[in-house]
Amino acid sequence: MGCTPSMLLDHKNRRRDSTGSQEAALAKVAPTTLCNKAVQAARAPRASLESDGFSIQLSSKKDSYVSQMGNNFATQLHIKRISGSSSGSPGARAGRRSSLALTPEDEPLVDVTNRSPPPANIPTALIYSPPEPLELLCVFPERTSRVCAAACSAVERAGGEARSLRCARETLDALRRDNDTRVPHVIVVDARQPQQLDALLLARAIRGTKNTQHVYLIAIVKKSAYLKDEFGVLAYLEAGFNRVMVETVNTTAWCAEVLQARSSAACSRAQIAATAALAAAADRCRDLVAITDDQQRILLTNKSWCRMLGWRLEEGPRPIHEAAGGEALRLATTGARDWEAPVTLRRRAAPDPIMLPCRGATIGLTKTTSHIVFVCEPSAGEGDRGRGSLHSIRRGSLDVRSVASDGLRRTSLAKLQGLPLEAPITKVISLLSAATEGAPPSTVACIERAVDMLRTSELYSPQMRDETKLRVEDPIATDLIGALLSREQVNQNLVYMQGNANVLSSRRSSNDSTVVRSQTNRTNIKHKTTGQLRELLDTALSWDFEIFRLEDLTRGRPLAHLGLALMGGRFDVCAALECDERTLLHWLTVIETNYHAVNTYHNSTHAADVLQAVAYFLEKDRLKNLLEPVEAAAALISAAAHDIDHPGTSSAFLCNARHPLAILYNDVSVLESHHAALTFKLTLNDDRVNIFKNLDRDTYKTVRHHVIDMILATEMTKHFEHLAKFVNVFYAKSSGSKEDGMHTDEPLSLDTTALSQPENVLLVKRMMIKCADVSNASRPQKFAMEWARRIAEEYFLQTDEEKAKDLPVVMPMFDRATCSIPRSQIGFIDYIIIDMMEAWAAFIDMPELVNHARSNNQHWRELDEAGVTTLADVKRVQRQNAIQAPPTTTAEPTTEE
Ligand SMILES: Nc1ncnc2c1ncn2[C@@H]1O[C@@H]2COP(=O)(O)O[C@H]2[C@H]1O
Repeated sequence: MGCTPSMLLDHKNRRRDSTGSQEAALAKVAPTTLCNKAVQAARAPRASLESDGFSIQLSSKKDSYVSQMGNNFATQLHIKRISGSSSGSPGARAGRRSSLALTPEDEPLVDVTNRSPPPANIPTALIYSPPEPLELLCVFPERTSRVCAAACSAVERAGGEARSLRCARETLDALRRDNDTRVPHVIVVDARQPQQLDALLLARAIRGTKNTQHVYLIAIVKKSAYLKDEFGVLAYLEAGFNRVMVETVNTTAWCAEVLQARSSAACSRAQIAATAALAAAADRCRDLVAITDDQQRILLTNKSWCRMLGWRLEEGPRPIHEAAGGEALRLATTGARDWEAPVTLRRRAAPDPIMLPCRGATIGLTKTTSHIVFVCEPSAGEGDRGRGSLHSIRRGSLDVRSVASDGLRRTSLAKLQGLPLEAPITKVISLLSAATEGAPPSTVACIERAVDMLRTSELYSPQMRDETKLRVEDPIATDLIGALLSREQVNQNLVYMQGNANVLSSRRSSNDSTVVRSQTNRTNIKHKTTGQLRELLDTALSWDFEIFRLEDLTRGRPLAHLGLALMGGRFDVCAALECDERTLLHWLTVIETNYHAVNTYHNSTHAADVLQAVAYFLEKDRLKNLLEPVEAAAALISAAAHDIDHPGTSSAFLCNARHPLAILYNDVSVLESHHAALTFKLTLNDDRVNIFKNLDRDTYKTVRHHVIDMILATEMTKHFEHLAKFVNVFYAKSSGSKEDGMHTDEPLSLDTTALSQPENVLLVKRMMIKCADVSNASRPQKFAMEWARRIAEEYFLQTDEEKAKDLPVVMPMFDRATCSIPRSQIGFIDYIIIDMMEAWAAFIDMPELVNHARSNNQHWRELDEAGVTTLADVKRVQRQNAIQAPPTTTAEPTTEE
């Protein structure tokens, strides 16, 4: 709602008569408060209360007790021990100043709700106002008024300036015109002739004009009228006058009057400016601030509050409980002076409330509360910067001990905040927030929406734009895309699974199944190939490379052969890693051995296929010129190993089955973490396999970092995260966005200037392995079809196993009896492949990636229309197309003495 500081002041003014001056209030309240304090201290076991008598006096000195009472008292109160006898402390000496609760721990535990509010305190430095020449404006209808003349000459005598006007219109025009430059300190209005000038109406109009809260308004009345009605002044005060004065032509009296008025006006002007400054500070801080009156009606909120809770600036005062609840609110009603407790805040845009730690204080000139201040600390996820708030949330409302230790906590927080730590997103949010200043409301709304989105921790999590439509139109695609992209699948299934005990490992592998087949101690290693294989490997860098033929020719060992040809040959990984070819072959063999040949899709042929795609991409000019040999080596290593020991079931399956890997990796990136970890485990375990053994520490660290990063990037739940980052960095919009600023279909133009930054090169590498990983859908038709058949078979096997083991079915539509393979492919290409391949194809200049994907999509549509559905149907089509590779002679990489 963001109320103005004047709302606060108005509220304060309304209460002014009941509170009286600050000094008077202090004089009244201090003795009781301090006596209570003394009694409490005397009862407190560790308080070093020594006195048998206290004098309490107003003073500007400060002592430790005073500082315990809060800054407001610090300059005004001082307790002095005046008699010498000791009451309990043998070491106490006469004349020594008593000290109560010297340390926070010594503070007695008292009921916080019994504390009286501290006096309002605007720091004096803030309300300093430089002396200015007095400005007076007289409004007298009669040109020759002697009263007016006396007032004007008094002002001149006091070194000020006076103007006189004759009617309300002239006055208001002058005020509006001079609003920013020459607002008078004092306005004197002739209220003696209501038929000529309606003084009450004019006063109201003046108060309704901008920047006039601090103007001192004097009404001049006739003595007879003044004496006639003892409550007559009330009407003037109600209308906005500060003072009602009996007419006088005595210049000396006027002089005293205008000087007092100027001082009062200057003081209130300074207070308003100070309040505005504090409100501006609140607006610029990241905490959510709200100030209420004693009835908990909100008088002021800052921008963070409005932004996070979805309040609008123009909203009027509302009860705080519309937005907030919890312990903080309860404490606020009990009159606690200063508290810290959790608050629950309701956001208009979100169904779930958020719980934040809240620091609060009640403010008032006397025991009576005038304002309650709530400062809520956004957590890392909710606000711009995390500030260790969990601790305070857990702690709940504070007792006095924790209030005291809070000082220590704040000190360390202050230190933390002094550290040069700032996430880029924080900077972005600050920049955007700054851009709302003075922007038109529609822009502000747009930016605020964007900032709200940026504040979530799930920035790149995919959200299907039209899931319902997709689900209705194509449940198979929904099933597949949902399973690939959604992390929730597991949670939902876990809920569904409750009570379903003891379901263990997947059908074909477990962590323990990892086998490091020892290579023989033969030394001279040669790579033997048949003529056919040699010929085939010569085409290893073409996009229609016959991967399934390689699978046949090598009897299911395509990775070692292709790896040796590409990594050992074309890319000279051995030189980059300073290892020999024999180690590389050992490594390839071990890696290949740890793929499960029994998997229809996730076997070493898939690894070889991804390796081949990465090698193909690396040959493109954009990457050739970008990556260092060691980076290219890391990319090829990642591709070869990226699905090692894949069990043929998804991570969601493993989580649902409570597989040891899911337990080990806490259900997070289970398979990818395992692939990366196992790659290094196998590599480092055996020197004969260790392709990294000759790397220096730093290079090894770099390669390891790249390999892990690329393997983890193949996790499909992060698909949109990686894609969005890549597109955001390397593509610029050619024109303005649509009105809602959220989603456009405009053409994007490639912008590779960002490649100069290493973190952006990382995005390229991630995108490269991702595209390679699912490149099967962008291969020529016969390959795409075979891969589709294989992955469908693997999905069906998973469903079979889930049913057999009474596990939740991750993709219920992938049932071999009913699933339409063409439709699953159409969905996969539409929702996963096309956008990604378009972005990647333009980046590396490889249009065939998109062309193949589109033509495959079309082909699947035709098959769908032709009634092709099941695996048997697809196989029949494959046979008809005679795409299955003919049986061939076999070969394998060998070692020989
Ligand atoms: N042609 C395809 N049809 C359906 N899903 C596929 C296809 N190719 C790859 N995938 C899925 O995309 C995933 C990419 O990561 P994974 O290799 O772990 O597992 C892969 C499959 O689940």
